[in-house]
Amino acid sequence: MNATVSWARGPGESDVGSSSVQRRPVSVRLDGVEKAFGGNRVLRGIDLEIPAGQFVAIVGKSGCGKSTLLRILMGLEERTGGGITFEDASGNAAVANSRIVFQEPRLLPWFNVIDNVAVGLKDQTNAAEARAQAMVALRDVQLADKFDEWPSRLSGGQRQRVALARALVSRPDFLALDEPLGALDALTRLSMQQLLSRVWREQGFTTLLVTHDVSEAVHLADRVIVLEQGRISVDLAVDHVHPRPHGLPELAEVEARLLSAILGSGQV
Ligand SMILES: Nc1ncnc2c1ncn2[C@@H]1O[C@H](COP(=O)(O)OP(=O)(O)OP(=O)(O)O)[C@@H](O)[C@H]1O
Repeated sequence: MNATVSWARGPGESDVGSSSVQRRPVSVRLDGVEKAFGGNRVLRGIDLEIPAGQFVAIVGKSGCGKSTLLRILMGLEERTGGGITFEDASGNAAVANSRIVFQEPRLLPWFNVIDNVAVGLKDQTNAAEARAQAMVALRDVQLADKFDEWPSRLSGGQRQRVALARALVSRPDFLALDEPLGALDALTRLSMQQLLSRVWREQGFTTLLVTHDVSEAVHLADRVIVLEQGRISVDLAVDHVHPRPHGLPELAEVEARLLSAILGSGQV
């Protein structure tokens, strides 16, 4: 287990980044981003602008490069071409406080819940302040009552809420989510979607979610992007107020259009 990656800093991320620091809205711009693994050209020129505070979901067939794109944005993978810029509200290049949540919670088994969350403020504040802020983040994910529990005694959904709290504790400007609900059962997944949506609405960070679940993408995101053969083949706005109850006919229609685009007709 490589636990350190879960709180890896993004490109140019601030050293300060604690919740005492005001969150600044950041937009993200990708210009012709390319990635090849040897002869395998996974990303073939990705141009994308994500306005500050927007929730964008990326979907596409398995192996189309979704996680690679997210990892490049987080500085966990080198790109082979193109550029990435985080910008502040005035359009100036910004230093973003970026965090990522993976499918596996990657908790440290020798730390209890609150210390696993406080790790998200590693080297940024003293231990007492880190624990105080960790408690706030645990309240955000409705897990404050488990603050002194061991990870091994939590359910899968609770562990993933700890991972989310660890990402949120530093009040990120940009949150990358790589299938964070992918390993959860269907009902837990639905309640975690509601929780993610609420936290995003309350805190306003810019979000990029990779998911296999088109329904989840449509439920959560302002905008859904389909990756296909290394390029963005569909870029679709989901104009519906949040929060979004499950089963809305308008969203089911958007979902069907996206599925048909992914599965082959290319029509949206
Ligand atoms: N470290 C690596 N070395 C070589 N090839 C890699 C590496 N990481 C990813 N790839 C390749 O890049 C392509 C895209 O992988 P990636 O994990 O980004 O796809 P994905 O769309 O996230 O897939 P999935 O939906 O199955 O998780 C795949 O062909 C994969 O084999």
